[in-house]
Amino acid sequence: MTKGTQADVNPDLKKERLKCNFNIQEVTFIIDGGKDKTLQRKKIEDVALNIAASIDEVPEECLNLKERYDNAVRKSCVYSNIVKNELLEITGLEALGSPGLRRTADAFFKDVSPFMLHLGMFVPTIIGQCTPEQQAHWLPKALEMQIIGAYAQTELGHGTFIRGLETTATYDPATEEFVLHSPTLTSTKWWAGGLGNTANHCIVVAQLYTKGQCHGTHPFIVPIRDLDTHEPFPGVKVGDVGIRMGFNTADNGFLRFNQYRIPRENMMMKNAKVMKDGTYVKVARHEKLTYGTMVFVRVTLVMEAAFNLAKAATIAVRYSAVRRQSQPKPGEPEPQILDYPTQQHKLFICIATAHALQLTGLWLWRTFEAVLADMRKGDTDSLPELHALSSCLKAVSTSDSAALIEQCRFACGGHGYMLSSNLPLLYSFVTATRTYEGDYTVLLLQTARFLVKAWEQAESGKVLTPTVAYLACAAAKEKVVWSDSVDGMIRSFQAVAAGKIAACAENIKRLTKTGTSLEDAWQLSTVRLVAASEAHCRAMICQAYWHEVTRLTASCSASVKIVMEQLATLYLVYWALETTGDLLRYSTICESELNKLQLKYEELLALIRPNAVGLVDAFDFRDEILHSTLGAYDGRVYERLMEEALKSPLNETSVQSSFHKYIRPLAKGKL
Ligand SMILES: CCCCCCCCCCCCCCCC(=O)SCCNC(=O)CCNC(=O)[C@H](O)C(C)(C)COP(=O)(O)OP(=O)(O)OC[C@H]1O[C@@H](n2cnc3c(N)ncnc32)[C@H](O)[C@@H]1OP(=O)(O)O
Ligand SMILES: Cc1cc2nc3c(=O)[nH]c(=O)nc-3n(C[C@H](O)[C@H](O)[C@H](O)COP(=O)(O)OP(=O)(O)OC[C@H]3O[C@@H](n4cnc5c(N)ncnc54)[C@H](O)[C@@H]3O)c2cc1C
Repeated sequence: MTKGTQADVNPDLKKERLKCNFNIQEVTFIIDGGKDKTLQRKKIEDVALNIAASIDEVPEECLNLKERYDNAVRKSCVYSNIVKNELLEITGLEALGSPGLRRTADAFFKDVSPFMLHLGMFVPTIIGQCTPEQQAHWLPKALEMQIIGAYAQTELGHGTFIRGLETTATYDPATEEFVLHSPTLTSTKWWAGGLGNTANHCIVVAQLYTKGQCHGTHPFIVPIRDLDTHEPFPGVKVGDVGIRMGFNTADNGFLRFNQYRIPRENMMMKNAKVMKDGTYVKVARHEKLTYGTMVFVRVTLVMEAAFNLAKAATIAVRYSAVRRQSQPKPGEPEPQILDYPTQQHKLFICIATAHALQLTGLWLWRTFEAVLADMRKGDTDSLPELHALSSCLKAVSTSDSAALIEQCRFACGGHGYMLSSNLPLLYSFVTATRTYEGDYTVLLLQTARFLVKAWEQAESGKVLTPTVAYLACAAAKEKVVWSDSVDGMIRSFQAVAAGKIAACAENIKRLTKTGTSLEDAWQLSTVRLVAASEAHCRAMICQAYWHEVTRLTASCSASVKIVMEQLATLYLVYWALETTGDLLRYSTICESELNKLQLKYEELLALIRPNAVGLVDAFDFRDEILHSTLGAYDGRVYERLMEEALKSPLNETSVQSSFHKYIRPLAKGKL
């Protein structure tokens, strides 16, 4: 963070920091995943942020679309040089997934870099879908930025339903080439980040045809522009998809092929091959391994959700400590808005959710690494569970994060609506995460498939995988005895999830027994399946969050343990109060216990209040990364709002030309 001198800091924020009763650094270490990770992140930040190239003289949002894109490319190039020449030196390839790299990227780009998908998906797909020989060919070029790539899967007509993609890749054994073609308007590739004007290569997911037979979708590396002139190759039509709600510097593009040829070697052949004569050979043991990049990105998006929510919470909590409004007690000074319990209710759940998602995200990452290690040995048994886990966690984390970032904006009143607060841009960026890499509903339904099967296994007494093991106890179908202890609450959330899953399974069974097809019975149950999947995910987050807090604070100072446990308990109680209808249905909770729970929630808000600023300081965001007039470390909110306002092009002259052109003639009746 940019601390400046203490004298510059807003007096209310100074007092808040004196009130903080725990060691902030210890919490930072927990959030980063360990002291070594924090030190590495800080090292990366020091290297990357000590250059002026990240600073815009004119605020990004005051530039027109083309200027913004050009500026984003300029900064992307400077940033890529730093990544390539300095950051990869610090951490090696691991840097690509490091929080330091992710954070420093935000210092350069208020919106999104047109290179984001190059590092975010193009490089990971090369690592995940290429043979070692192909990796040796493509990876150094990509890391050296000699080529820039995008990931084009979605089409104008299909995003969710990958099997319905229409782009074809037909093998021609005579020339040992694939012929890429876009047979219809709806087969146009659409949305790929970096594709419109920036990328010269693209991973294209297309229906593979060889020897007259379709083998389903496969990924190909496709050169689309000349490396020197950057002109699209003949047979390639590429451009920008038009203005979007956010991501306007991300260069999302469209792409069409007209009988466009690429060498056979450009098919990514780790999981399936086409031999020179056109014979198709399946290498992978699991049908869905070509979907691997999506699983990887979904896993990373959980921590991405935590990261963005932590930024919003930092902005809103610091602002709420500086902002004073109203006079609840006559004659007394106006309170800091952070003293209003309603404001605490809006904001402390944001801090707690950022912790919950970050710690669950780190746990998911470790699970992902373990499954990957198994798969390297040829064992794909745990892939379905990972898919179910990453699908629902991606859905719920991105959805919660977007909703709570919007709540942070509401919590900042009118000033939260200023682009200079950075909350609107943050929201427009994060709300897209609910859609991309698998839509919310669609992913929850993927998890639901796994849950219904697990329920059937539980009923028949089979051994269950770890994340659904709780279903075995619930198969007895009795209401769980409510207790407001942490374990008791987690047990109740699990009972809710189990009850909902059981109801779905029963509904499907009932419908099929009366002659409805399985497919229709499934569709008729999808509203409840989504709810069951969400309940399962919530129970899992609660369990993982609490487990990680207990584990990670075991060697911490007592005060850190206390504040971390208060936040985790707040998260559980918040969700119990949000889902009282479900608890009444599936546990023995009664009205007096609900009243007790409400009191407990309000007590927790009061207990967390003195540490609120300390808790957001522990997220350790430098001002360059927050980009916020309301959230800077020093709390000079009003000064910064004024400084930013004065940078508006509308303040360059005291009278605009439109006055002379239109307003004056209108007033004089001469228009
Ligand atoms: C500084 C730089 C760094 C910055 C770092 C920032 C963060 C990083 C930024 C990235 C920024 C991204 C920007 C957006 C990039 C896109 O959006 S790329 C496009 C992503 N597109 C999607 O996600 C599409 C979503 N759709 C799907 O995934 C699939 O179509 C669906 C919905 C899973 C259905 O697939 P399907 O083949 O029809 O399969 P379906 O018949 O439903 O199921 C068959 C079986 O396969 C299983 N299955 C399905 N999928 C899988 C899977 N993936 N694995 C295993 N099993 C699976 C099912 O569970 C099912 O099993 P059973 O129940 O039969 O046992
Ligand atoms: C900012 C952004 C960046 C993106 N970047 C990329 C990229 O780099 N590369 C790329 O390939 N793609 C990219 N995408 C595309 C993205 O992956 C898709 O938009 C996403 O997967 C959703 O697919 P869709 O747009 O076809 O939505 P649809 O599938 O058409 O969804 C529309 C609605 O229908 C519902 N629906 C669809 N199917 C079902 C079903 N089976 N059951 C119930 N409901 C259903 C959905 O829940 C949703 O409410 C990007 C998208 C955005 C917004």
